[in-house]
Amino acid sequence: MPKVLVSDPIEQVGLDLLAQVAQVDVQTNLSPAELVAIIPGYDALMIRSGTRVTAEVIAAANQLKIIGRAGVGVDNVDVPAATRKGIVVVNSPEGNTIAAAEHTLAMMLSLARHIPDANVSLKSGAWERKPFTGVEVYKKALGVIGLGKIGSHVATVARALGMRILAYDPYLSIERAEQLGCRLVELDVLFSESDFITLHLPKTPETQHLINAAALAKMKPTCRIINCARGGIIDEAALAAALKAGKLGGAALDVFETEPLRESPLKDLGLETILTPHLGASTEEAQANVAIDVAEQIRDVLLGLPARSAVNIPGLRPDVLEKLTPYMQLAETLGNLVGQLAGGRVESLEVRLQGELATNDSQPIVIAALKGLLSPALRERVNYVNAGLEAKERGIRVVETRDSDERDYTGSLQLIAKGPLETRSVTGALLGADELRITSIDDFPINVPPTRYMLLTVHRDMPGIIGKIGSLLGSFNVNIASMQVGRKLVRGDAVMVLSIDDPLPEGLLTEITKVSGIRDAYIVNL
Ligand SMILES: NC(=O)C1=CN([C@@H]2O[C@H](COP(=O)(O)OP(=O)(O)OC[C@H]3O[C@@H](n4cnc5c(N)ncnc54)[C@H](O)[C@@H]3O)[C@@H](O)[C@H]2O)C=CC1
Ligand SMILES: O=C(O)C(=O)COP(=O)(O)O
Repeated sequence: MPKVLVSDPIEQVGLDLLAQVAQVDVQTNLSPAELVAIIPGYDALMIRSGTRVTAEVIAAANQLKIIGRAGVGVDNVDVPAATRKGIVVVNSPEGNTIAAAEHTLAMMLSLARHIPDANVSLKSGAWERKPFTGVEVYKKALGVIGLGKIGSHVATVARALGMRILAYDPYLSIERAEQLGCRLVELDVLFSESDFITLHLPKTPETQHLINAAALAKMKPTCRIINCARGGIIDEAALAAALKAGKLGGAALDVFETEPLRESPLKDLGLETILTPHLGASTEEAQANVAIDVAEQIRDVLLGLPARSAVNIPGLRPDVLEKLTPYMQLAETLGNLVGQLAGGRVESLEVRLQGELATNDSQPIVIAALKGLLSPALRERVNYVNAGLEAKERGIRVVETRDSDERDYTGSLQLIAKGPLETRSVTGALLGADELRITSIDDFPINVPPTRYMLLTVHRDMPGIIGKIGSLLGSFNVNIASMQVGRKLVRGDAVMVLSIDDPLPEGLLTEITKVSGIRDAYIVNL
């Protein structure tokens, strides 16, 4: 059974799902050194924001296939290092959207009405009202930085509260912003016109300290800022200084440059700050959503299936993925076959998508074909994550052609591998929903299902040759499961494809090539 390490608190429902296919070990609060020490034994790692998956952890993870982030942000994972090692990183892009948006809105209203401090005051025995006089959000301007999933839900609810929304998101179309009832503006306009500012963008090298002293200086002295995205997008020292100097109205922070937050000048401020310990995703609903979403993906990857929300391989909608999965299996099998026929020295791979395949997103098909092509050389080191990178590093050029005409099959795929000396090609299609068929080899028409062990010959089409091969295999005690011959011309060249039950014994291939009329023979293991 594969082993999954769960190193942050994850809802039981996700652990139960994983336990059906894997041994699940929950070990939270591991130190970085402890994680490096135990990771070599694991096939999968499931985390939240509490675990830092550094390059060092990834270097030690010699068995790891997948890192599952039960949440959105993967800034605690060294994704480039995982990609280089062929480890798929998945997250749950939507499971906690509502939770994070509602926490943001709660923070905004709490800031406006001083609810946390009023609560503490009352419970300590006082009945004070004047110090807790607040402001209304109605008719105020809310600046949303990052109008993605969380930002747009915040904007929608805030509009219902009667707020005007200014938004800054350089990757968003004006139409989408308009649909959401937001005015897209430049960052400086957002800084200077907003009464509240809320952050909903990822932390990247570009967004690090986006809110620094200079940005804070452009804001209204009454402006209140909310960060439920990531620590480090705000320069905390600059923020604390601005608040202390009365140059800013307030701040509500759920995330911090270093978590857990220990010593910080932010803790010494009064009414104007509200701090929560990274609670944005902490609702019962969100935790169940993300645990199930990520556990399902870990299970699928451990079973050899693609993941639906991988951050380091092309993402696909679940309905598209369902349709493409059999074609990806076909592409991988054909890639493997053509790679073995070409003998490894492939300089370019042409991927011809025909029929319904030509109208689909081709990237997963190309990646699956490259994975298959490289697998004879790289074995399990190559996967959907690193196949593109590995092919590029080997100088394999990929050419894609499309032909939407349907021929004998609804969709078919041809791979043409060019090497320095020769060009080999294979074609395949699906029979029904998911049965794979090899429909031609080097343009010789055949129709065979791929099997684990195959023997291929190129020979002259002449009487007796098939019988000779049959008896030769018999004399080596090799059982033939099926056999087919494809030819273009009577008595011209032909290919013979044999499915055999066991690996070919040593020496048999040499004997086969000695048979008169045989030009070439190949053992193919799929
Ligand atoms: N506090 C918490 O517990 C939680 C925090 N988060 C964090 O919230 C943030 C947003 O999450 P989602 O809305 O799900 O992500 P998303 O990917 O749907 O949206 C992010 C948006 O930010 C925009 N963006 C990227 N770079 C930008 C830049 N330089 N300036 C302005 N906009 C930029 C993107 O175009 C995108 O529209 C992430 O950082 C995520 O990690 C998410 C869930 C819970
Ligand atoms: O999903 C995210 O990006 C979050 O920040 C949630 O973090 P958590 O899983 O609660 O540690």
